[in-house]
Amino acid sequence: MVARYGSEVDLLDDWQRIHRARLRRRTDDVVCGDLVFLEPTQAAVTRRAKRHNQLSRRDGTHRLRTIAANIDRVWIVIAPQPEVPRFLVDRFLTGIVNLPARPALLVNKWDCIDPQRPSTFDALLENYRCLDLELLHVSAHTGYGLDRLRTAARGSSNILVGQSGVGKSSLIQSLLPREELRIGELGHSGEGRHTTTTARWYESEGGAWIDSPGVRDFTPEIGSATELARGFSDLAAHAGQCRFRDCTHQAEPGCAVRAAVANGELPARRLEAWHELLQEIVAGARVRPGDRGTR
Ligand SMILES: Nc1nc2c(ncn2[C@@H]2O[C@H](COP(=O)(O)OP(=O)(O)OP(=O)(O)O)[C@@H](O)[C@H]2O)c(=O)[nH]1
Ligand SMILES: [Zn+2]
Repeated sequence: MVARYGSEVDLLDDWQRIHRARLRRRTDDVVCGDLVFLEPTQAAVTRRAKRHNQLSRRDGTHRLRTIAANIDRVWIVIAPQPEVPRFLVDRFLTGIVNLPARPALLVNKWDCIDPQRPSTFDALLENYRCLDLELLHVSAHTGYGLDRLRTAARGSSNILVGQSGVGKSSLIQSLLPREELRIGELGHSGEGRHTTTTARWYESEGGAWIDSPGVRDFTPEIGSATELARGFSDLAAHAGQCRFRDCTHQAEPGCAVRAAVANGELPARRLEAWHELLQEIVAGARVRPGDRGTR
């Protein structure tokens, strides 16, 4: 399934042709990336195949919305403008590793970055240096890094996620010049305009690309500190040495995670992000007793 427009969908067949079809009530939960069965005479979707994963987010009214399904790789797109919201990358990473899918960081608008001048943007990237995370610098405008991106993405289904205005649609447009995507201008203060309103699947010889609507925030669908720890392998690497097995790395004595922050082995921002997400899990009363630790 390529894209959804209310109760109608665009489907891609094995010959790369697009068909418009209707959803029946039983198939109302179909999203971009789903494999579906079609009743051709009525152009109706009768059933969808089982998914291997799905990426969901809470909307403004806290309802869970599934953005896309059957994703191998999630590229978190960031750019010097618009400014990256605090902990957005940490939030995405935690959600992605729990899908599970492979996360990667894609820094777009490389043409706007002066490598000679250290910036707050470099400081942000420093926070993720301890993670075994693929990081690519690209420019949709100049084409810089796009060959490396194509190679890294080959043979898999790839979704671009991130704020509005970071250039997700522009990147797919540059990767697939024959497609026609809508690109939005940035507002006066550098904010995006939410030009993409529904996820869309673009098939190419080298793999598939999914463009997704820009988000302001992202709340990962996690219910335990064990799942949280999956998104914080850098922090979890130290947690084994904490004195208490269920250490939450706040005020406990003998906390190896805080010690790692103090001696510069772990960025303080990562521990702050951990605390914010742990707080949200606790507030949602979704942590089982004895499941607060990182191990
Ligand atoms: N300088 C520069 N600008 C870029 C680059 N890529 C995208 N832009 C600009 O950034 C703005 C937003 O681009 P879009 O591709 O619409 O961003 P998006 O992330 O798809 O936004 P939404 O669809 O709203 O989520 C446009 O003005 C683009 O021209 C780049 O590599 N360099
Ligand atoms: Zn600790």
